[in-house]
Amino acid sequence: MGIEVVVEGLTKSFGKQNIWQDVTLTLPAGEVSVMLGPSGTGKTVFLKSLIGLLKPEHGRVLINGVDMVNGSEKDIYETRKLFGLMFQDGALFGSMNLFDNVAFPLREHSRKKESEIRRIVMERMEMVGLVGAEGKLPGEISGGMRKRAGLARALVLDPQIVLCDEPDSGLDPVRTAYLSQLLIDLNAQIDATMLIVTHNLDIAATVPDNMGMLFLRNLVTFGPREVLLTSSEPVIAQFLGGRREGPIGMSEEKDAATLAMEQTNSRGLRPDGPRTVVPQLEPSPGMPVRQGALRRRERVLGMLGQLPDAARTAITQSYSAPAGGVRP
Ligand SMILES: Nc1ncnc2c1ncn2[C@@H]1O[C@H](COP(=O)(O)OP(=O)(O)OP(=O)(O)O)[C@@H](O)[C@H]1O
Repeated sequence: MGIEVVVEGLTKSFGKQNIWQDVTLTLPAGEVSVMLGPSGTGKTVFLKSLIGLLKPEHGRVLINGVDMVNGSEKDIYETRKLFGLMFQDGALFGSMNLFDNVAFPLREHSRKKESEIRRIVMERMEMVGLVGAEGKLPGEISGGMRKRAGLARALVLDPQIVLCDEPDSGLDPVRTAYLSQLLIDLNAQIDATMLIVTHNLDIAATVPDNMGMLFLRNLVTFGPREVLLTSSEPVIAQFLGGRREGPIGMSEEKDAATLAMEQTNSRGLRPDGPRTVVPQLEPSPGMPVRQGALRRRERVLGMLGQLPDAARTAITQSYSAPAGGVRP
């Protein structure tokens, strides 16, 4: 089962540039979470801080009792082995075929025999639908295949926490839909805690159990998917609606005058009614039941009283619907 990741009061700056401050959230064990945010709000910096590659100046990241910010280098190094990382471009070695790329972490970090390495690599290649392509070089395959190879490589060391940085970037909508299903199927199979950074609204709407958003150096919110999907918070509604109107501008924040003019001009034209919450993806037929989804159901039903009305209604409806949601 995946491991809970507890983030407490995390603040990161580069020199005088503060990236975000006082970020506090918990990635529940074995659940899938998504972090949204306009470009440049520090989502990648956040992922790197979770694995201890970047050092925030304040706060803690607790994983199995190890603080990835202030812990000893030895503890951080050991804990990092629990992670599987999938970078935006797959980050494959161009001169190695897919088999060797996927086998790389096993050859570097384990003492397994080649026969065992072969078994694991082929199993992961099958998980991501790449059997038959193992002899190809990264330059000979499509972007979508490269991403899936990156995902296979992220999985070879049996990670308990999987971080995916914009797994959809450069993919067409159909490939993105397949990738969304693949992420849910993987979660069903390995029960790892997953955090996906994305701008993709379809992934945000259909994949995660939980969602958060970074904006203007703060975590706007983090919680069950229904909280964000029904939120009337202007920045969240604008982002999830993919609209120009709202506080997010081309270079992150609009000035007050532009915002006021926009609100006057658009008054009455674009009512912000409650948005519909589409059902979350379920594992494909034949896949195991997602244990994270079962745990999430208990967790979220236990916190209903603390949630806004719209989210509470959406959660109650999704768990009482005969199809979709998690079957009891
Ligand atoms: N090592 C570094 N040194 C200095 N500044 C950095 C470093 N890494 C990132 N930054 C800065 O931190 C900010 C956030 O970058 P980051 O890549 O995390 O954004 P992001 O939200 O992932 O963006 P995008 O969605 O466009 O990928 C940027 O202004 C970037 O220039």
